[in-house]
Amino acid sequence: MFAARQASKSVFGAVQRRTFSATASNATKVAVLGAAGGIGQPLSLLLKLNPRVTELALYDIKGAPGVAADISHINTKSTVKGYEPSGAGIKECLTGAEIVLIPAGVPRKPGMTRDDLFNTNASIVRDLAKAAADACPEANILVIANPVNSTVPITAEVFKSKGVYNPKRLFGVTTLDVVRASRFISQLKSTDPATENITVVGGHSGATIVPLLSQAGYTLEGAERDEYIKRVQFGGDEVVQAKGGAGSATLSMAMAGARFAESLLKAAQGQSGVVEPTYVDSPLYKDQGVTYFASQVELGPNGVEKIHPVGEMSEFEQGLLEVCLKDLKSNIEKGEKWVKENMGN
Ligand SMILES: NC(=O)c1ccc[n+]([C@@H]2O[C@H](COP(=O)([O-])OP(=O)(O)OC[C@H]3O[C@@H](n4cnc5c(N)ncnc54)[C@H](O)[C@@H]3O)[C@@H](O)[C@H]2O)c1
Ligand SMILES: O=C(O)C[C@H](O)C(=O)O
Repeated sequence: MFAARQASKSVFGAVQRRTFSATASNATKVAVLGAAGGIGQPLSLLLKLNPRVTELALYDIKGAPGVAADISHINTKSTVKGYEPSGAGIKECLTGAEIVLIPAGVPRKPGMTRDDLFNTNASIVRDLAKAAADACPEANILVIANPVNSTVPITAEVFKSKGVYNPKRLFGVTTLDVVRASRFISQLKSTDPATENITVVGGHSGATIVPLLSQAGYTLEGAERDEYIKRVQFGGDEVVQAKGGAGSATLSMAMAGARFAESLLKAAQGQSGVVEPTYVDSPLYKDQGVTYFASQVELGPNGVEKIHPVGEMSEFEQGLLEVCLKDLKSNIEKGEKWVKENMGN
């Protein structure tokens, strides 16, 4: 299912400009923190199906050993182990990990913004980042927990405080925005969604999510354009409403997280030209005080290989970007301020 292919797209639709013969022979440990949750379980399942993963380490404050036992019966070669705070705990889970995915944290309920999760999730992400900085400082850290615009800067500050920050190894996972933007345009234009790959830049909440349809050669006008933009920017709310208090997107997010992890693994195992949009420590708008930004990023064996500029935009998209940058700056500053005042021991 996830075997290396000589095609221009991965099974998840990530762009690969050139493909070399990647192998699945490297030993690769992947850790999932929050593995018993709504995202954590299907994400762990998809990682178990990925032949590039040789060891799967699943951690949660509760339930991870059960999830691990269940997944371990799947007839693929990787080993699976579940970890709880007691026993071997998070240190053993993280030691030797090449990729650490963090979906731990509370999800939204109807009426909440992602920023409303800040008070609970900031400390969860801070503590998990501390554990990762101690146990696997060179791992690629993939932050899924919301609000991503703030939890990524929090993670960076924790790594900086321990003297092990490597901006090339920290990623806010914004893949779901690209998945949605691609699916929604395919519905409007009656195209094959697998062939769509809409660039989405900015951050991961409301107005900070900026789809660049013009780069894919599409022009929408009037109400159709406004509805499309709203759907991409507030696609998460659509799921939150539909689940009626039982959480937010989990299954589509698991697919998006697995796609991003797969892209990183391909790049780590020697495939060149793997490009994914992701929220990283970025020079693109630093002069405006926006220190993290999602754009197309080429991945390599060292994580971030090259941050692509945003590129050509329509005047309308330029307007969206201006609003995005303002919101993003305050989300980043909020995370940095909070973690500096609440670093703890
Ligand atoms: N980046 C994105 O595109 C995206 C998409 C969907 C959801 N999310 C976010 O992902 C997060 C998780 O969503 P979910 O639906 O899986 O929630 P969930 O409540 O179903 O699962 C969260 C899991 O985290 C665990 N957990 C809590 N604190 C922990 C800790 N300190 N250490 C380890 N595990 C801990 C819980 O026990 C639970 O199993 C939310 O913050 C949500 O907003 C992000
Ligand atoms: O909407 C949410 O709160 C979850 C996630 O960020 C999403 O985009 O689905």
